Amino acid sequence: MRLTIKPVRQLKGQITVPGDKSISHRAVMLGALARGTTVVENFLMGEDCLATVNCFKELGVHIEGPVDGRLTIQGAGLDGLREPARVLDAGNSGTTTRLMLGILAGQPFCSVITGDESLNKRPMARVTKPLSQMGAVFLGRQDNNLLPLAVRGGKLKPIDFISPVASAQIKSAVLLAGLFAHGQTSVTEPTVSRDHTERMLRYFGAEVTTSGTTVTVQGRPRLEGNRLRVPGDISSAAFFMVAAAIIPDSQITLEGVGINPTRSGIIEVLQQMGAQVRLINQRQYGQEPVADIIIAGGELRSTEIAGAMIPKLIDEIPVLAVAAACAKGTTVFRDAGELRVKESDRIAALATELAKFGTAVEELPDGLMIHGGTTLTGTTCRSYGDHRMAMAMAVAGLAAQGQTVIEDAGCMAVSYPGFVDALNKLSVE
Ligand SMILES: O=C(O)C1=C[C@@H](OP(=O)(O)O)[C@@H](O)[C@H](O)C1
Ligand SMILES: C=C(OP(=O)(O)O)C(=O)O
Repeated sequence: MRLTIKPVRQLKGQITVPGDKSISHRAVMLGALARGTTVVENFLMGEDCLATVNCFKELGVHIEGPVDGRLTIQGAGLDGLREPARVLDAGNSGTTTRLMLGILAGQPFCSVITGDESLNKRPMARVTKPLSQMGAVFLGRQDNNLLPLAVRGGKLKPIDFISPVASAQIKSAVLLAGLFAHGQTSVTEPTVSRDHTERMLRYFGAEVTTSGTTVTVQGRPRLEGNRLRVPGDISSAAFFMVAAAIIPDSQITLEGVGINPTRSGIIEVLQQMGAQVRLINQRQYGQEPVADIIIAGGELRSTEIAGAMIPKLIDEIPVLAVAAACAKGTTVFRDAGELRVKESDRIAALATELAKFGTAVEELPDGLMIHGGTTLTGTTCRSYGDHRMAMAMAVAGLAAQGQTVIEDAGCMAVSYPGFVDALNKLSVE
């Protein structure tokens, strides 16, 4: 699918962004491992989360929906998953794969998991290594680094794992495997990554403690089915936050967005850059904080984004790079080497595509230097099959002079199937 974007005069109005992708994945996983029924509202109907649902159906879990964001899971209990008859298909989803590998590591049976062309190039040794130390056996290319991977699990022992990367997928894979081991499993990260797994484990009744950058889970918990409402995804809200920030005289409200402090770095960064961001109606959905976000544009100025801030906005960097292209001065992103192993090499992809809009960009090994403030020129750009690139380039097109075409934009459905409708609703031509 090719998406054509015309510049807009303003963004105005109010929308609700779809459910959070990270939290939707975890809701299915913990619902499947709990006893009793779990009902999830505002489940993300994106392709990634549907892949997780299908994997659990293959593992014998009875799941109804999602219909209009409502998903009902009849939990199988910690020991109730069944050996799958077919290869599990994680599609484009790194989260599905890495978290599933943690769960499969705990199962006394054999399973095989694979993904699409992009996912089958992404590194998995970061989880198969610690999970092997716990006792799981893997078979896969490049010393168990690449999908497809075969897993023979069961009889896990707890570990204290020190992760070289601040990654919620690594942390979650080890913590989920830790559910199947007797005793305490801990993960220590260099800086804190998103903590949705910890929060949801507690919500389902597990014992999880956090001390600094170390998280510990007590094995063999009694997980009880629960009801939960998934907050709106701040990573989806991000596209409209930046769009409103870069298009003069815009003001929009995004309702019911998750503002978990391990995820909400974009709010702080856009404020630093000069955008007006206000949170109202702060409330809780289960263990997760939520607010309505009001954002208005202004003259944006450059900033530096590095260190412990990076994991708090890792998926928002493509669209923040667009904000940087529209901001006066040079914005630097550092310590973001992880972007090279996402759905595409997002550092290389951003450098190439922003240059097509006329922005001067320097590619760094672990980030980007963006010389912003010149007017963008509409162009034809590629998505690299990466949903976040497609939507970030659409936002750049809104602020550009002339028309922008995004090739291969269908991948937006991975995390935000209704993106174009939401954009049309907010656009004032
Ligand atoms: O745990 C999660 O739900 C996610 C963690 C992040 O990946 P890493 O753990 O690889 O940083 C993020 O990029 C991804 O979109 C979702
Ligand atoms: C990196 C992402 O997802 P995943 O790792 O789950 O494919 C993302 O959504 O930007």
